[in-house]
Amino acid sequence: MSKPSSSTVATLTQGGAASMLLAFARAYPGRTALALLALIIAGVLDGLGLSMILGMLNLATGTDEEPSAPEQAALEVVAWLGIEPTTTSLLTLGVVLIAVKAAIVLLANRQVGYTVAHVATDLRLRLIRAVTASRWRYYLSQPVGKLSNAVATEAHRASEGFFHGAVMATQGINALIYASLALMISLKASLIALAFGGFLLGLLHFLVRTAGRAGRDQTGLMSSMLAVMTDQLGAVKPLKAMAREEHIDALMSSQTRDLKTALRHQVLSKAGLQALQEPLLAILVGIGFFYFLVQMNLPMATVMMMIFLIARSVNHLAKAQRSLQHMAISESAYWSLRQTIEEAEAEREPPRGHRTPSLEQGIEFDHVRFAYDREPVVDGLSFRIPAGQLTVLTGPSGSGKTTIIDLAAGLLHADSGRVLIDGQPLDEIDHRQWRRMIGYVPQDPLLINDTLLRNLTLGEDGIPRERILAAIEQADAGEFVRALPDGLDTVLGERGGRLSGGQRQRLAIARALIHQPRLLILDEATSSLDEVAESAVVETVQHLKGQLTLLAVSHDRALVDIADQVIRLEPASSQGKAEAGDDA
Ligand SMILES: Nc1ncnc2c1ncn2[C@@H]1O[C@H](COP(=O)(O)OP(=O)(O)OP(=O)(O)O)[C@@H](O)[C@H]1O
Repeated sequence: MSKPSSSTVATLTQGGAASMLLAFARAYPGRTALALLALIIAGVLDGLGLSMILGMLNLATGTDEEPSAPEQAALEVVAWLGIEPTTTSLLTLGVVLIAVKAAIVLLANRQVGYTVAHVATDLRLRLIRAVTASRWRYYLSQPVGKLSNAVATEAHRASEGFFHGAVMATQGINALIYASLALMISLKASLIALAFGGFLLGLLHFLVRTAGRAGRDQTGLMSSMLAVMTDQLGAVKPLKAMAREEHIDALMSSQTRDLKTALRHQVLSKAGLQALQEPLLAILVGIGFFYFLVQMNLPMATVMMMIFLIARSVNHLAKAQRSLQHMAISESAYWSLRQTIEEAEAEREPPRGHRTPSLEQGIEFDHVRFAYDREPVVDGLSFRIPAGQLTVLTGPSGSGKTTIIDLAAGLLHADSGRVLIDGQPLDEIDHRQWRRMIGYVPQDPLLINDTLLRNLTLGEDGIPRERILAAIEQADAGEFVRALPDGLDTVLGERGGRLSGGQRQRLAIARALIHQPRLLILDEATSSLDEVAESAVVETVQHLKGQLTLLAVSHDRALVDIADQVIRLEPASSQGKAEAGDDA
């Protein structure tokens, strides 16, 4: 996929910047209202401060003209405060009001800053929760890169959308205040000038639309590019080993090229808007001067004040337009992220079953059929995993070993036939309770660059220390853990790099045992280990035999040798006869 498909773009455009702002305002009503209120108060103070300074200028120049409406309002406020209207008092008050306005804007921006951080964090958490709570089959179908992109770049760009929305509101309020002051001085002249200014800015609106389109392209391209890139980087070893790494970008070249074009369009339209706004404003000022002075015969002092106020107002409008352009760029990221979240939420795994599980007798597959697509992976498969014993599932690649594990854990569901736990259909058993009875050890256990303790508990607080130590002993990891410089508080390094493969796998077993499972699943747990590490893990499994039910997927001869039962799977075409044999 080199470009976002037209249907994706169509769904993404339907939101629009205004709906995005509305969605943010609905999600954070208190914060939005507070920030807006602060900005309005700041705008009013700014207008009043400015009117005081204008009044002071008129006093200082000793003009005998009638004070304009804003000056009149400023003088009334001064009188209401019981202060003598002198140049000093008006200047001081004007400066104080403008300083107070600056402080209020700072506070409002602080609010906006907090909200921006909230927007990004909330969207990220919502996505992560929705994806991890989704059905397993849906999860499997999601490219990891697309999700990482959503969490990293789309959430950030969406929060930028909120930020630019807030800046747009600030600029809009400022424009309104200056426009109101101008309207109070001369209604007709101001209306004409503001309409002309608005018209000039409207001419540039095509640059906002161009930027929006480029933003949408960026959103779609980033998503597909990161999906490809994550797969590529995950499989970089063969490319390096065959000295073909320089070709890695060939697979992404069309996306990179299109992304470059999209970014160029964004930068050009941003620079274009800024560059064209300036001369248009100069034209407005020039024409305004001529019109007010020659055509409308307004006094020079009024013209100066009007030009000042209208230029300020239109300048703020121009800034608001630039914020709108930024929002148009980030808007698609927000809609794309929301779409991903809503899709994942719609795929939420429903609570299944109500019966309390037990594992005293065993797990039974009774004529199970399951297909991911059309062709079944397992078909009419029947076998039994007796409780308290070690069962090894073996068979050629693609014969369905992992699928069987997923069916036993209730992550996948049989199309027909039944999976029974102690004689009860798994569909009737509370799935979360059942999974909480399972310990799972994958082929490549994920170890994080954190302490051993956090690696074992995966951040879950409140697990008693004795239980952790017991699990470590059970997994035969006690000896090397005691030899670590800081014991449980030792930091393991990136991907547990300070540990040998066997040690890492024993820790993975300890991690699974901490929750005192009734069923321990070892999914190719020895496959990537060397001989020494492998026999260490097999020894651990040997020690665990009889303590709980063990289900291992393995081709490992040593594990097959110690199994109570070995189930040899055949490809689906010849299934129904999964061959079960006693200790091989
Ligand atoms: N998410 C999926 N979507 C579609 N097909 C899938 C999916 N996962 C697995 N398959 C297919 O189902 C079949 C069984 O896969 P499974 O991973 O269960 O086999 P396996 O015996 O564990 O293989 P291996 O030993 O290579 O890990 C394979 O043909 C595989 O291509």
